Amino acid sequence: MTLIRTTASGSLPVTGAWREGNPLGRREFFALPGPLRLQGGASLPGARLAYETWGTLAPDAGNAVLVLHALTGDSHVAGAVEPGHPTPGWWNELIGPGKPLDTDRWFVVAPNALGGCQGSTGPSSLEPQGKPWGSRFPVLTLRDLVRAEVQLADALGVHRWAAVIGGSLGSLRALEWAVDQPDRVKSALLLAGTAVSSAEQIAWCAAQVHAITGDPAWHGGDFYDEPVGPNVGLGLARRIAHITYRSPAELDARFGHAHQPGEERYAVESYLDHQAWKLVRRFDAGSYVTLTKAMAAYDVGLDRGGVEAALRRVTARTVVAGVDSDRLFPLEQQRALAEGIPTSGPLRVVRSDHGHDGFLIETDQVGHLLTDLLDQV
Ligand SMILES: CC(=O)SCCNC(=O)CCNC(=O)[C@H](O)C(C)(C)COP(=O)(O)OP(=O)(O)OC[C@H]1O[C@@H](n2cnc3c(N)ncnc32)[C@H](O)[C@@H]1OP(=O)(O)O
Ligand SMILES: N[C@@H](CCO)C(=O)O
Repeated sequence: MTLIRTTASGSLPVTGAWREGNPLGRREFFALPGPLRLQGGASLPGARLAYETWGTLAPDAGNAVLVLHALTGDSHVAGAVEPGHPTPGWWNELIGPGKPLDTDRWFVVAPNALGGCQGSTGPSSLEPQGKPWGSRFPVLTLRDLVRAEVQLADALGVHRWAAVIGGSLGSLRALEWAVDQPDRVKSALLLAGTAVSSAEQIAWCAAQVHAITGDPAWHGGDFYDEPVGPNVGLGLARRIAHITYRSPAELDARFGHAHQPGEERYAVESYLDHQAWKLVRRFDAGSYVTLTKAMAAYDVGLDRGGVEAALRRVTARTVVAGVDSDRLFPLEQQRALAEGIPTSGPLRVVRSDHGHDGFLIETDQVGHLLTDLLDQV
Protein backbone atom coordinates (compact mmCIF):
# COMPACT_ATOMS: atom_id res chain seq x y z
CA MET A 1 0.00 0.00 0.00
CA THR A 2 1.05 3.59 -0.28
CA LEU A 3 2.14 4.92 3.06
CA ILE A 4 2.14 8.44 4.33
CA ARG A 5 4.63 9.24 7.06
CA THR A 6 3.37 12.31 8.82
CA THR A 7 6.01 14.68 10.11
CA ALA A 8 6.11 18.18 11.51
CA SER A 9 6.58 19.47 7.99
CA GLY A 10 3.74 17.56 6.38
CA SER A 11 3.06 14.21 4.77
CA LEU A 12 5.55 12.20 2.78
CA PRO A 13 4.41 9.43 0.44
CA VAL A 14 6.30 6.21 1.09
CA THR A 15 5.79 3.06 -1.06
CA GLY A 16 3.41 0.48 -2.53
CA ALA A 17 -0.35 0.19 -3.18
CA TRP A 18 -3.24 -1.16 -1.08
CA ARG A 19 -4.23 -4.65 -2.15
CA GLU A 20 -7.19 -6.88 -1.55
CA GLY A 21 -8.07 -7.97 1.99
CA ASN A 22 -5.12 -9.56 3.66
CA PRO A 23 -4.96 -13.32 3.01
CA LEU A 24 -2.27 -13.97 5.61
CA GLY A 25 -2.39 -14.59 9.31
CA ARG A 26 -4.41 -16.59 11.74
CA ARG A 27 -7.78 -16.50 10.02
CA GLU A 28 -10.16 -18.67 8.04
CA PHE A 29 -12.42 -17.74 5.14
CA PHE A 30 -16.06 -18.39 4.41
CA ALA A 31 -17.16 -17.92 0.80
CA LEU A 32 -20.84 -16.99 0.61
CA PRO A 33 -22.51 -19.66 -1.53
CA GLY A 34 -24.34 -17.16 -3.73
CA PRO A 35 -24.73 -13.42 -4.35
CA LEU A 36 -25.73 -11.53 -1.22
CA ARG A 37 -29.01 -9.67 -1.71
CA LEU A 38 -28.46 -6.22 -0.24
CA GLN A 39 -30.94 -4.03 1.60
CA GLY A 40 -30.57 -1.38 -1.07
CA GLY A 41 -31.72 -3.78 -3.79
CA ALA A 42 -28.35 -4.58 -5.41
CA SER A 43 -26.54 -7.85 -4.91
CA LEU A 44 -22.91 -8.63 -4.14
CA PRO A 45 -21.47 -11.69 -5.89
CA GLY A 46 -18.40 -13.64 -4.85
CA ALA A 47 -18.19 -12.28 -1.31
CA ARG A 48 -16.28 -13.89 1.51
CA LEU A 49 -15.84 -13.29 5.22
CA ALA A 50 -12.57 -13.71 7.06
CA TYR A 51 -13.00 -14.91 10.62
CA GLU A 52 -11.10 -16.27 13.57
CA THR A 53 -12.21 -18.75 16.20
CA TRP A 54 -11.03 -19.73 19.64
CA GLY A 55 -12.09 -22.77 21.70
CA THR A 56 -14.13 -25.77 20.59
CA LEU A 57 -17.71 -25.88 19.39
CA ALA A 58 -19.79 -28.14 21.65
CA PRO A 59 -21.63 -31.06 20.02
CA ASP A 60 -24.95 -29.23 20.52
CA ALA A 61 -23.35 -25.96 19.29
CA GLY A 62 -24.71 -24.29 22.41
CA ASN A 63 -21.47 -22.62 23.48
CA ALA A 64 -20.90 -20.31 20.50
CA VAL A 65 -20.26 -16.61 21.13
CA LEU A 66 -20.05 -14.01 18.37
CA VAL A 67 -17.75 -11.02 18.92
CA LEU A 68 -18.15 -8.04 16.58
CA HIS A 69 -15.52 -5.38 16.07
CA ALA A 70 -15.71 -1.60 15.74
CA LEU A 71 -15.05 0.60 12.73
CA THR A 72 -11.36 -0.09 12.19
CA GLY A 73 -11.12 -3.33 14.12
CA ASP A 74 -10.99 -6.79 12.59
CA SER A 75 -11.23 -10.47 13.43
CA HIS A 76 -8.09 -10.35 15.59
CA VAL A 77 -9.82 -10.00 18.95
CA ALA A 78 -7.05 -11.89 20.71
CA GLY A 79 -3.47 -12.66 19.77
CA ALA A 80 -0.20 -10.98 18.98
CA VAL A 81 0.96 -8.75 16.15
CA GLU A 82 2.04 -11.30 13.57
CA PRO A 83 2.25 -11.61 9.80
CA GLY A 84 -1.17 -10.65 8.51
CA HIS A 85 -2.27 -9.05 11.77
CA PRO A 86 -0.98 -5.48 12.04
CA THR A 87 -2.54 -4.89 15.47
CA PRO A 88 -2.53 -7.00 18.62
CA GLY A 89 -5.82 -8.50 19.74
CA TRP A 90 -8.11 -5.60 20.61
CA TRP A 91 -9.58 -7.46 23.60
CA ASN A 92 -6.53 -9.55 24.47
CA GLU A 93 -7.26 -9.29 28.18
CA LEU A 94 -10.79 -10.61 27.78
CA ILE A 95 -10.57 -13.68 25.57
CA GLY A 96 -8.62 -16.84 26.31
CA PRO A 97 -8.39 -19.70 28.79
CA GLY A 98 -9.48 -18.53 32.25
CA LYS A 99 -10.36 -15.03 30.99
CA PRO A 100 -13.86 -13.50 31.17
CA LEU A 101 -14.66 -14.99 27.77
CA ASP A 102 -13.16 -18.31 28.77
CA THR A 103 -12.20 -20.25 25.66
CA ASP A 104 -12.05 -23.48 27.68
CA ARG A 105 -15.83 -23.13 27.82
CA TRP A 106 -16.90 -20.90 24.95
CA PHE A 107 -16.38 -21.23 21.21
CA VAL A 108 -15.64 -17.65 20.15
CA VAL A 109 -16.13 -16.49 16.57
CA ALA A 110 -15.01 -13.08 15.29
CA PRO A 111 -15.62 -12.16 11.64
CA ASN A 112 -14.05 -9.23 9.83
CA ALA A 113 -17.02 -7.11 8.73
CA LEU A 114 -18.19 -7.35 5.15
CA GLY A 115 -16.88 -4.19 3.47
CA GLY A 116 -13.71 -4.33 5.57
CA CYS A 117 -10.09 -4.80 4.53
CA GLN A 118 -8.67 -7.50 6.75
CA GLY A 119 -9.69 -10.52 4.71
CA SER A 120 -13.41 -9.94 4.10
CA THR A 121 -14.69 -8.65 0.79
CA GLY A 122 -14.55 -4.88 0.51
CA PRO A 123 -13.89 -2.19 -2.09
CA SER A 124 -10.24 -3.21 -2.38
CA SER A 125 -11.19 -6.82 -3.18
CA LEU A 126 -11.21 -8.17 -6.70
CA GLU A 127 -14.63 -8.55 -8.29
CA PRO A 128 -15.44 -11.68 -10.31
CA GLN A 129 -13.70 -10.26 -13.41
CA GLY A 130 -10.50 -9.83 -11.43
CA LYS A 131 -10.42 -6.04 -11.04
CA PRO A 132 -10.65 -4.15 -7.72
CA TRP A 133 -14.27 -3.26 -6.93
CA GLY A 134 -13.39 0.36 -6.20
CA SER A 135 -16.24 2.74 -7.07
CA ARG A 136 -18.44 -0.19 -8.18
CA PHE A 137 -18.54 -1.69 -4.70
CA PRO A 138 -22.19 -1.48 -3.61
CA VAL A 139 -23.54 0.58 -0.73
CA LEU A 140 -23.74 -1.63 2.36
CA THR A 141 -25.95 -1.31 5.41
CA LEU A 142 -25.31 -2.87 8.78
CA ARG A 143 -28.21 -5.21 8.03
CA ASP A 144 -26.24 -6.44 5.02
CA LEU A 145 -23.19 -7.05 7.21
CA VAL A 146 -25.30 -9.09 9.62
CA ARG A 147 -27.05 -11.05 6.85
CA ALA A 148 -23.59 -12.16 5.63
CA GLU A 149 -22.71 -13.17 9.20
CA VAL A 150 -25.94 -15.18 9.40
CA GLN A 151 -24.68 -17.26 6.49
CA LEU A 152 -21.37 -17.75 8.30
CA ALA A 153 -23.27 -18.95 11.37
CA ASP A 154 -25.19 -21.42 9.20
CA ALA A 155 -21.95 -22.72 7.72
CA LEU A 156 -20.41 -23.16 11.18
CA GLY A 157 -23.48 -25.06 12.38
CA VAL A 158 -24.42 -22.40 14.93
CA HIS A 159 -28.18 -22.03 14.98
CA ARG A 160 -28.31 -19.88 18.11
CA TRP A 161 -25.49 -17.82 19.60
CA ALA A 162 -25.14 -18.10 23.37
CA ALA A 163 -24.09 -14.46 23.18
CA VAL A 164 -23.52 -11.76 20.60
CA ILE A 165 -21.13 -9.09 21.84
CA GLY A 166 -19.98 -5.83 20.32
CA GLY A 167 -18.61 -2.37 21.04
CA SER A 168 -19.25 0.80 19.01
CA LEU A 169 -19.96 -0.27 15.41
CA GLY A 170 -19.86 -3.81 16.81
CA SER A 171 -22.65 -2.87 19.21
CA LEU A 172 -24.79 -1.68 16.30
CA ARG A 173 -24.17 -4.98 14.52
CA ALA A 174 -24.98 -6.94 17.70
CA LEU A 175 -28.24 -5.00 18.04
CA GLU A 176 -29.05 -5.72 14.43
CA TRP A 177 -28.51 -9.43 15.10
CA ALA A 178 -30.81 -9.31 18.15
CA VAL A 179 -33.56 -7.48 16.25
CA ASP A 180 -33.26 -9.20 12.87
CA GLN A 181 -32.62 -12.72 14.14
CA PRO A 182 -34.19 -12.85 17.61
CA ASP A 183 -34.45 -16.65 17.63
CA ARG A 184 -30.73 -16.94 17.03
CA VAL A 185 -29.46 -14.73 19.86
CA LYS A 186 -29.75 -15.96 23.43
CA SER A 187 -27.98 -13.02 25.05
CA ALA A 188 -26.34 -9.80 23.91
CA LEU A 189 -23.88 -7.22 25.18
CA LEU A 190 -24.39 -3.83 23.54
CA LEU A 191 -21.47 -1.63 24.50
CA ALA A 192 -21.10 2.05 23.59
CA GLY A 193 -23.67 1.89 20.79
CA THR A 194 -26.98 3.35 19.70
CA ALA A 195 -30.29 2.40 18.09
CA VAL A 196 -30.06 5.18 15.54
CA SER A 197 -27.25 7.51 14.53
CA SER A 198 -27.75 11.06 15.77
CA ALA A 199 -27.36 14.16 13.63
CA GLU A 200 -24.00 14.79 15.26
CA GLN A 201 -22.79 11.26 14.56
CA ILE A 202 -23.87 11.62 10.94
CA ALA A 203 -22.02 14.93 10.83
CA TRP A 204 -18.77 13.42 12.16
CA CYS A 205 -19.08 10.63 9.62
CA ALA A 206 -19.79 13.04 6.76
CA ALA A 207 -16.75 15.17 7.60
CA GLN A 208 -14.55 12.05 7.56
CA VAL A 209 -15.98 10.79 4.28
CA HIS A 210 -15.44 14.21 2.69
CA ALA A 211 -11.85 14.27 3.94
CA ILE A 212 -11.20 11.08 1.95
CA THR A 213 -13.31 11.66 -1.13
CA GLY A 214 -11.98 15.23 -1.39
CA ASP A 215 -8.42 13.95 -1.64
CA PRO A 216 -7.43 14.16 -5.34
CA ALA A 217 -5.85 10.71 -4.94
CA TRP A 218 -9.31 9.23 -4.23
CA HIS A 219 -9.99 9.08 -7.99
CA GLY A 220 -13.69 8.56 -7.44
CA GLY A 221 -12.87 5.41 -5.43
CA ASP A 222 -10.80 3.80 -8.19
CA PHE A 223 -7.34 4.44 -6.77
CA TYR A 224 -6.21 0.84 -6.31
CA ASP A 225 -4.09 0.79 -9.45
CA GLU A 226 -2.70 4.28 -8.85
CA PRO A 227 0.77 4.81 -7.41
CA VAL A 228 -0.58 6.84 -4.47
CA GLY A 229 -3.83 6.30 -2.59
CA PRO A 230 -5.94 8.90 -0.71
CA ASN A 231 -3.77 8.62 2.35
CA VAL A 232 -3.80 12.31 3.19
CA GLY A 233 -7.60 12.17 3.28
CA LEU A 234 -7.67 8.94 5.27
CA GLY A 235 -5.22 10.41 7.77
CA LEU A 236 -7.38 13.50 8.13
CA ALA A 237 -10.46 11.34 8.64
CA ARG A 238 -8.66 9.41 11.38
CA ARG A 239 -7.61 12.62 13.11
CA ILE A 240 -11.22 13.85 13.15
CA ALA A 241 -12.43 10.47 14.36
CA HIS A 242 -9.77 10.06 17.01
CA ILE A 243 -10.70 13.36 18.64
CA THR A 244 -14.23 11.98 19.05
CA TYR A 245 -12.84 8.72 20.48
CA ARG A 246 -11.20 10.44 23.45
CA SER A 247 -12.52 12.83 26.09
CA PRO A 248 -11.66 16.54 26.20
CA ALA A 249 -10.53 16.17 29.83
CA GLU A 250 -8.15 13.34 28.93
CA LEU A 251 -6.64 15.27 26.02
CA ASP A 252 -6.16 18.29 28.27
CA ALA A 253 -4.60 16.26 31.07
CA ARG A 254 -2.22 14.44 28.72
CA PHE A 255 -1.24 17.21 26.33
CA GLY A 256 -2.55 20.54 27.56
CA HIS A 257 -1.18 23.48 25.60
CA ALA A 258 2.30 21.98 25.31
CA HIS A 259 4.31 21.69 22.15
CA GLN A 260 5.89 18.43 21.12
CA PRO A 261 9.44 18.73 22.51
CA GLY A 262 11.75 20.35 19.97
CA GLU A 263 8.95 20.88 17.42
CA GLU A 264 6.52 23.55 16.31
CA ARG A 265 3.63 21.08 16.51
CA TYR A 266 1.47 20.90 19.56
CA ALA A 267 1.84 17.66 21.48
CA VAL A 268 -1.80 16.78 20.83
CA GLU A 269 -1.25 17.48 17.14
CA SER A 270 1.72 15.13 17.14
CA TYR A 271 -0.42 12.49 18.89
CA LEU A 272 -3.13 12.80 16.23
CA ASP A 273 -0.52 12.67 13.47
CA HIS A 274 0.74 9.44 14.98
CA GLN A 275 -2.74 7.91 15.17
CA ALA A 276 -3.37 8.95 11.56
CA TRP A 277 -0.12 7.48 10.35
CA LYS A 278 -0.81 4.19 12.13
CA LEU A 279 -4.23 3.83 10.54
CA VAL A 280 -3.09 4.76 7.06
CA ARG A 281 -0.54 1.95 7.24
CA ARG A 282 -3.14 -0.70 7.97
CA PHE A 283 -6.51 0.37 6.60
CA ASP A 284 -8.08 0.84 3.19
CA ALA A 285 -9.69 4.22 2.46
CA GLY A 286 -12.45 2.52 0.44
CA SER A 287 -13.41 0.30 3.39
CA TYR A 288 -13.29 3.32 5.68
CA VAL A 289 -15.80 5.17 3.49
CA THR A 290 -18.07 2.12 3.05
CA LEU A 291 -18.24 1.31 6.76
CA THR A 292 -18.47 4.93 7.89
CA LYS A 293 -21.43 5.52 5.58
CA ALA A 294 -23.10 2.34 6.86
CA MET A 295 -22.66 3.54 10.44
CA ALA A 296 -24.04 7.01 9.64
CA ALA A 297 -27.09 5.46 7.95
CA TYR A 298 -27.88 3.17 10.87
CA ASP A 299 -31.46 3.25 12.11
CA VAL A 300 -32.66 0.04 13.71
CA GLY A 301 -36.26 1.15 13.15
CA LEU A 302 -35.99 1.48 9.38
CA ASP A 303 -38.65 -0.66 7.66
CA ARG A 304 -39.61 -2.01 11.08
CA GLY A 305 -42.17 0.56 12.20
CA GLY A 306 -39.69 2.76 14.05
CA VAL A 307 -37.10 2.36 16.77
CA GLU A 308 -39.50 1.46 19.60
CA ALA A 309 -41.17 -1.30 17.59
CA ALA A 310 -37.82 -2.65 16.45
CA LEU A 311 -36.40 -2.82 19.97
CA ARG A 312 -39.48 -4.70 21.16
CA ARG A 313 -38.50 -7.56 18.84
CA VAL A 314 -35.46 -8.38 20.97
CA THR A 315 -35.83 -11.53 23.05
CA ALA A 316 -32.17 -11.97 24.03
CA ARG A 317 -31.22 -11.32 27.61
CA THR A 318 -29.42 -8.04 27.04
CA VAL A 319 -26.81 -6.04 28.88
CA VAL A 320 -26.51 -2.46 27.63
CA ALA A 321 -23.48 -0.48 28.72
CA GLY A 322 -21.76 2.78 27.89
CA VAL A 323 -18.74 4.81 28.90
CA ASP A 324 -19.45 7.82 31.10
CA SER A 325 -16.99 10.13 29.27
CA ASP A 326 -18.03 9.05 25.75
CA ARG A 327 -18.90 12.10 23.66
CA LEU A 328 -19.34 10.17 20.41
CA PHE A 329 -21.87 7.63 21.66
CA PRO A 330 -23.17 9.43 24.77
CA LEU A 331 -24.81 7.52 27.60
CA GLU A 332 -28.27 8.84 26.67
CA GLN A 333 -28.15 6.61 23.61
CA GLN A 334 -27.45 3.51 25.67
CA ARG A 335 -30.08 4.54 28.23
CA ALA A 336 -32.62 4.66 25.41
CA LEU A 337 -31.56 1.17 24.34
CA ALA A 338 -31.81 -0.22 27.87
CA GLU A 339 -35.25 1.32 28.30
CA GLY A 340 -36.51 0.24 24.90
CA ILE A 341 -35.35 -3.39 24.92
CA PRO A 342 -37.86 -5.36 26.99
CA THR A 343 -35.30 -7.98 27.99
CA SER A 344 -32.57 -5.54 29.03
CA GLY A 345 -31.45 -4.84 32.55
CA PRO A 346 -30.73 -1.27 33.65
CA LEU A 347 -27.98 0.65 31.88
CA ARG A 348 -24.49 -0.31 33.06
CA VAL A 349 -21.88 2.44 33.15
CA VAL A 350 -18.18 1.98 32.51
CA ARG A 351 -16.19 4.63 34.42
CA SER A 352 -13.36 5.98 32.32
CA ASP A 353 -11.48 9.17 31.54
CA HIS A 354 -10.76 7.91 28.03
CA GLY A 355 -14.04 8.62 26.29
CA HIS A 356 -15.46 6.29 23.63
CA ASP A 357 -12.25 4.25 23.44
CA GLY A 358 -12.95 3.27 27.05
CA PHE A 359 -14.72 0.22 25.63
CA LEU A 360 -11.32 -0.96 24.37
CA ILE A 361 -9.25 0.27 27.31
CA GLU A 362 -11.29 -0.48 30.47
CA THR A 363 -10.98 -4.22 30.12
CA ASP A 364 -11.44 -4.92 33.86
CA GLN A 365 -14.87 -3.30 33.83
CA VAL A 366 -15.82 -4.77 30.46
CA GLY A 367 -14.68 -8.15 31.81
CA HIS A 368 -17.24 -7.84 34.63
CA LEU A 369 -19.96 -7.08 32.08
CA LEU A 370 -19.00 -10.18 30.10
CA THR A 371 -18.92 -12.35 33.21
CA ASP A 372 -22.34 -11.09 34.29
CA LEU A 373 -23.74 -11.77 30.84
CA LEU A 374 -22.25 -15.23 30.39
CA ASP A 375 -22.86 -16.47 33.94
CA GLN A 376 -26.58 -16.39 33.24
CA VAL A 377 -26.54 -17.97 29.78
C1 LIG B 1 -12.38 -2.64 18.10
C2 LIG B 1 -11.27 -1.94 17.36
O1 LIG B 1 -11.39 -0.88 16.90
S1 LIG B 1 -9.86 -2.76 17.29
C3 LIG B 1 -8.65 -1.96 16.37
C4 LIG B 1 -7.59 -1.53 17.29
N1 LIG B 1 -7.98 -0.26 17.69
C5 LIG B 1 -7.42 0.75 17.14
O2 LIG B 1 -6.48 0.70 16.39
C6 LIG B 1 -8.05 2.00 17.49
C7 LIG B 1 -7.04 3.10 17.46
N2 LIG B 1 -6.28 3.12 18.66
C8 LIG B 1 -6.80 3.53 19.72
O3 LIG B 1 -7.91 3.98 19.70
C9 LIG B 1 -5.97 3.43 20.94
O4 LIG B 1 -4.64 3.37 20.57
C10 LIG B 1 -6.32 2.21 21.79
C11 LIG B 1 -7.75 2.35 22.24
C12 LIG B 1 -6.20 0.91 21.03
C13 LIG B 1 -5.33 2.16 22.94
O5 LIG B 1 -5.42 3.33 23.65
P1 LIG B 1 -4.21 3.80 24.57
O6 LIG B 1 -3.49 2.65 25.15
O7 LIG B 1 -4.79 4.80 25.49
O8 LIG B 1 -3.23 4.43 23.51
P2 LIG B 1 -3.12 5.98 23.10
O9 LIG B 1 -4.36 6.45 22.47
O10 LIG B 1 -2.63 6.75 24.25
O11 LIG B 1 -2.01 5.93 21.98
C14 LIG B 1 -0.72 5.55 22.31
C15 LIG B 1 0.18 5.84 21.11
O12 LIG B 1 0.25 7.25 20.92
C16 LIG B 1 1.63 7.62 20.89
N3 LIG B 1 1.75 8.96 21.42
C17 LIG B 1 1.43 9.39 22.66
N4 LIG B 1 1.71 10.71 22.75
C18 LIG B 1 2.23 11.10 21.57
C19 LIG B 1 2.71 12.34 21.07
N5 LIG B 1 2.73 13.45 21.82
N6 LIG B 1 3.16 12.36 19.78
C20 LIG B 1 3.15 11.24 19.01
N7 LIG B 1 2.71 10.05 19.45
C21 LIG B 1 2.25 9.99 20.71
C22 LIG B 1 2.31 6.60 21.75
O13 LIG B 1 3.69 6.54 21.49
C23 LIG B 1 1.58 5.33 21.36
O14 LIG B 1 2.10 4.89 20.15
P3 LIG B 1 1.94 3.36 19.70
O15 LIG B 1 0.47 3.03 19.77
O16 LIG B 1 2.46 3.33 18.30
O17 LIG B 1 2.74 2.53 20.66
N1 LIG C 1 -10.91 3.04 18.17
C1 LIG C 1 -12.08 2.44 17.62
C2 LIG C 1 -13.16 3.43 17.80
C3 LIG C 1 -14.36 3.25 16.96
O1 LIG C 1 -15.29 2.63 17.74
C4 LIG C 1 -11.86 2.07 16.17
O2 LIG C 1 -10.94 2.61 15.57
O3 LIG C 1 -12.55 1.22 15.63
